[in-house]
Amino acid sequence: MTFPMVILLFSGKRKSGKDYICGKLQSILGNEKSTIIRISEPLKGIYAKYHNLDLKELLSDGPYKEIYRSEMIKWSEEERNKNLGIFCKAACDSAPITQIWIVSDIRRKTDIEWFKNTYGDLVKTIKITANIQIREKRGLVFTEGVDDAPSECDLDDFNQWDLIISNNNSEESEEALNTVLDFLNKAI
Ligand SMILES: Nc1ncnc2c1ncn2[C@@H]1O[C@H](COP(=O)(O)OP(=O)(O)OP(=O)(O)O)[C@@H](O)[C@H]1O
Repeated sequence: MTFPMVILLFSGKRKSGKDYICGKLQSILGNEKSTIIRISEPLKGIYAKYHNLDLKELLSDGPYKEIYRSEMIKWSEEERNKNLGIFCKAACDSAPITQIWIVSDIRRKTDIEWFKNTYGDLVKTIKITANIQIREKRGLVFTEGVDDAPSECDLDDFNQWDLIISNNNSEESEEALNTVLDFLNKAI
């Protein structure tokens, strides 16, 4: 195999549960069949090196990444303006080829464009939604420069999703995972 058979691009607002859903999906599919790709990994890797930061903490779901999020967004914006696919390409180049790639942090139209231009019809887009009250319970605190930035809002008016799934609670996440698995069965 030189390419995966399906590439699922997951998008959603902060604390909608992208990591949660993608993690569950990957553990159902298993390591041989699937790989999680995070565009933010090469982004954070390069940023951490530049600024001498702890990459492990930056990649975790804790408070550390929130301290740097706003600055990191600004910096990544500049890098992206120089080369639109820079982080998508770096993430894919270092990913093992498995049947299914699960990209867990799609944030922009240009990310989707890069994947579609590079991999064509293998690419399927999935939006995860959750109510603001639930996202706040999960730790979201509205932050200027983050929640009103293109990294959060660029896909607000994108309406060509292959699937839209809701993740407000465990019943919904179970249902969402079944929907994605059905979709995958049809796509492969
Ligand atoms: N269906 C669910 N049931 C229980 N907990 C959940 C559910 N979905 C998400 N969570 C929890 O909510 C928190 C935020 O979820 P997660 O990190 O997956 O969001 P995210 O969309 O990846 O956020 P960010 O954009 O900030 O990285 C995590 O602690 C996660 O475990």
